[in-house]
Amino acid sequence: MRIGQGFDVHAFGEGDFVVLGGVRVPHHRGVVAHSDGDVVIHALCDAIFGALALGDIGRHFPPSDERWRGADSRRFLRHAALLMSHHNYALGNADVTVIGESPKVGPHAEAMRAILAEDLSCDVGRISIKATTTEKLGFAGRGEGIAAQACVLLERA
Ligand SMILES: Nc1ccn([C@@H]2O[C@H](COP(=O)(O)O)[C@@H](O)[C@H]2O)c(=O)n1
Ligand SMILES: C[C@@]1(CO)OP(=O)(O)OP(=O)(O)OC[C@H]1O
Repeated sequence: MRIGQGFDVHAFGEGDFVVLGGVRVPHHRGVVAHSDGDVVIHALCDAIFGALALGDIGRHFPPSDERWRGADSRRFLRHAALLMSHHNYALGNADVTVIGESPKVGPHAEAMRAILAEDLSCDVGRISIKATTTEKLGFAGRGEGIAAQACVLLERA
């Protein structure tokens, strides 16, 4: 078994939606990012790369590479899933927490779980999505951005 954890932050900027776990969620602000800025998937990718000791998302998808400008982060997750299977591991479970005052994640959590399970080729029961505010404290509390942290357990395939 292998364990991994990941964390990602994006600042809010221009726009009227954010992408979280592959779901386009309406919001009064967008995010500043090279890709689509999906903090859920970026944290999850880093957790998987970490469990495999394969570096981080920036090593696999450098922010200096124009190919990833505006990219759908699901591409990154499917790549992480491929590496997992190449190393003879399968996802045991993943637990993700979104940290921010808004948008509210609860109404979109099931759609996110379904997308993540599809890209990771696993049962949806292995994917958990949670959310918390920071009680108005810090950058997330001031509504300056959004964060996510993820933990994964990988099992031998
Ligand atoms: N972006 C968020 C933040 C929170 N939630 C849900 O609200 C509950 C209460 O949050 P507290 O920070 O006040 O504990 C939390 O447990 C989530 O169910 C959310 O959906 N989206
Ligand atoms: C995802 C990548 C892709 O170029 O860029 P960003 O969308 O800015 O996201 P970040 O979480 O900063 O991770 C770095 C990059 O790998």
